[in-house]
Amino acid sequence: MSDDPDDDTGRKGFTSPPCLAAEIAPDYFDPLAVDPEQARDVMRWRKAERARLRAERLALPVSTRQAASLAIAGQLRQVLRDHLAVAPGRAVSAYWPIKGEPDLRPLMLELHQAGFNVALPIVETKHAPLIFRVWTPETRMVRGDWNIPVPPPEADQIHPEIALAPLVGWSEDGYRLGYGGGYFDRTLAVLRPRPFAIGIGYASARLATIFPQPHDIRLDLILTEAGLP
Ligand SMILES: Nc1nc2c(c(=O)[nH]1)N(C=O)[C@@H](CNc1ccc(C(=O)N[C@@H](CCC(=O)O)C(=O)O)cc1)CN2
Ligand SMILES: Nc1ncnc2c1ncn2[C@@H]1O[C@H](COP(=O)(O)OP(=O)(O)OP(=O)(O)O)[C@@H](O)[C@H]1O
Repeated sequence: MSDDPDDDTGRKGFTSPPCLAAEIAPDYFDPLAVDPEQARDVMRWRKAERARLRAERLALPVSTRQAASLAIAGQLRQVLRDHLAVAPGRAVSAYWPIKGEPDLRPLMLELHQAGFNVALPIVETKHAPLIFRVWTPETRMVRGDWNIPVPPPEADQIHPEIALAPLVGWSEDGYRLGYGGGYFDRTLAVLRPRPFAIGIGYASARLATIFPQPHDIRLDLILTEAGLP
């Protein structure tokens, strides 16, 4: 038992009580604390916006999505070459397109052929950060969480230096709305060094704001078929 009569943790060595609430001035404003009612409102709003944006995206003609995918791949090729001085041998994570997301698979192939390590994100544990496994044109994909095709468990795991994050919605200040699992935020919160994160989506998915919450991580860049915002 601890010598402190107020300490019922049974542990030794604390110089302060485990809960510091008594030492914090009652008028202290914690900028990271969230009003739970407001957080609930934001989550409800996001749910409705995700449904609207996903339906709008699927309603885009296939030819429009294809043209946008080509334009985004062109932008990305230029960004990788001109702005990031990315050299072959470096690790880039992409994504296998689902639900009308821009299809960057031709660019994945091109990057692989140019000597990049191309990887794909995998939900190996629910509510945990994503992991990334190497993809090549020979990779025999298996079905992962949500039925998303992913490299098999024996594919090498890598740490991407650049991570493409597909988005459902985006705002000009660099925030992204995904499918609501929080996977990219959890991943960017723990990966060190943090990858250069590039959001990928359609120009029409722009929102004035996503009402950023403390867990939302701003992306380094957002690319749409219309170019840099
Ligand atoms: N093509 C592609 N691959 C990707 C992603 C992506 O956005 N696009 N991801 C990007 O992160 C990861 C998968 N993201 C997922 C996000 C949500 C759920 C999911 O089960 N969502 C629940 C709702 C969750 C909630 O509302 O709390 C559901 O729809 O039932 C699954 C996977 C990894 N691979
Ligand atoms: N770093 C984190 N640690 C723990 N939980 C987190 C973290 N980041 C996000 N979450 C949780 O994930 C949930 C969904 O977050 P959010 O609305 O930002 O999803 P999203 O960015 O649209 O999803 P995704 O990244 O999977 O596409 C939130 O309820 C949040 O609490």
